[in-house]
Amino acid sequence: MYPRDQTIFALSTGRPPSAIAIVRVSGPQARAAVAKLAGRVPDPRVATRVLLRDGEGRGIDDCVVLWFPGPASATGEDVAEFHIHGGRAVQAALFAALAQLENVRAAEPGEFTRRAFENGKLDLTEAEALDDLIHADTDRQRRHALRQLKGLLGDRARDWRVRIIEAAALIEAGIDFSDEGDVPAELIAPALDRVKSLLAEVEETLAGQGRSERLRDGLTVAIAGPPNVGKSTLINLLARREVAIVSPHAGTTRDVIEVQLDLDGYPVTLIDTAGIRDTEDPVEQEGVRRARLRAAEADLVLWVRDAGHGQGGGEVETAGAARWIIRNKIDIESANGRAGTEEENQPGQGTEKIFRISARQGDGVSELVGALAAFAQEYFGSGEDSLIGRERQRRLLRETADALRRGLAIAGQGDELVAEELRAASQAVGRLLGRVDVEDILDKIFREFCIGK
Ligand SMILES: Nc1nc2c(ncn2[C@@H]2O[C@H](COP(=O)(O)OP(=O)(O)OP(=O)(O)O)[C@@H](O)[C@H]2O)c(=O)[nH]1
Ligand SMILES: [K+]
Ligand SMILES: [Mg+2]
Repeated sequence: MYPRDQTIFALSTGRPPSAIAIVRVSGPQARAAVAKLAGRVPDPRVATRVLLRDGEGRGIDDCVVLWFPGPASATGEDVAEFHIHGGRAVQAALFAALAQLENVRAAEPGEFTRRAFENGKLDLTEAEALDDLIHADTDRQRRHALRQLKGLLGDRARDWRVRIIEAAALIEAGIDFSDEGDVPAELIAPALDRVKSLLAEVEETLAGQGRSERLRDGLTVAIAGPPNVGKSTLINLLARREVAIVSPHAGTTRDVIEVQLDLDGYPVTLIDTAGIRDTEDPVEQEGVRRARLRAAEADLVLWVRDAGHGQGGGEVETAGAARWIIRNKIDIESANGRAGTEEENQPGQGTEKIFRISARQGDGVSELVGALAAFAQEYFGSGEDSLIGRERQRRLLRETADALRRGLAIAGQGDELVAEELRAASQAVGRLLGRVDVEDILDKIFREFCIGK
């Protein structure tokens, strides 16, 4: 962790230039920084117009300053906000003037949130929700993060932690008072009852929703298939812009092309890949290698084929992911009066669906988009009342449930062992809240946050 006695500053708004930019300062030197640069310290929480000057008395900017004395501030420390004009040179001049002050330095990513966390302003699940809210691209991501930010999971976890510790205390008290080391049944039974209802609640939270934590990363859909079947034409159509080059030459696409789609509020990364075939061209070989790699990692592969030809060829591994067959260019097919053989229209092994489209003319594409949205809904789960925001949280809840279950299973075989499992359960819940974590785990979590956050 970075020294807490130092005062940190960072740009908290987007990249310059912008109309206004907010530079935040937090720490024991925040007051001195405002006094030095603005010439005075404004009343707390009152937007005050000042002329900022650097150490040599030269003007930096005509701006608005807000002064939030700790602990009633975002980080719990003394905080100042400079609302400056959002030009690069203005920001650079303010940064230079701040950095000149003793014990004042630029913040590391996530350091403001880290300090807020250390000062008890939010627990780890709320800090994570804050980060997710900042990174939300789609409406569903935003709503999910906002629900998380209410701290519902944290509230529940705090309650569980207290109750687990109480149950453990009951058992430990019994152990202390019994001569033979065996706790009398009348003491242990109520403790075990408590553990049973706790386990039921944790299990309910784990089971009660889809996999809404997946909303963070989104769903990856790869378009793959033999060369020239219209993969790039399809990605352009779905992205509604010309992201990929389309040409009648087989082997046009070499690099993996990615677009972010908002599909009914679900975040989807759609990728176009090189046509898969054996080739002598080393550049195209590399394209094919990347295509296979990305298709193998995707959650869903759209395997495009030319409806006019029965060609298969160049399969890819899909690692258990779903694979749909897209028979493209049905416009040519219908012009030739050909509707595909029975065999061509049957789903193959591991294939869920077959679509018949014309990427050039748009036929059948709305059905495909509808199916993709339905797939996304299934993949993410409805998540409307979801409490779990991240894989980390789900893992720790599972650990909690496992420890409680083990504790119940060994009841009667040694009360000391039961108490130990309860301690493990309370540790896992504590980690969920960030209460019992070692420094480096917290460092890792917070370092993924934005600078200025
Ligand atoms: N008639 C017809 N032509 C299509 C259709 N979709 C794509 N094409 C044409 O097929 C040719 C190949 O299209 P691309 O989108 O470049 O195909 P690709 O699969 O990305 O090709 P590679 O990147 O080379 O593997 C182009 O001439 C497209 O205009 C379609 O639905 N109907
Ligand atoms: K092509
Ligand atoms: Mg292409």
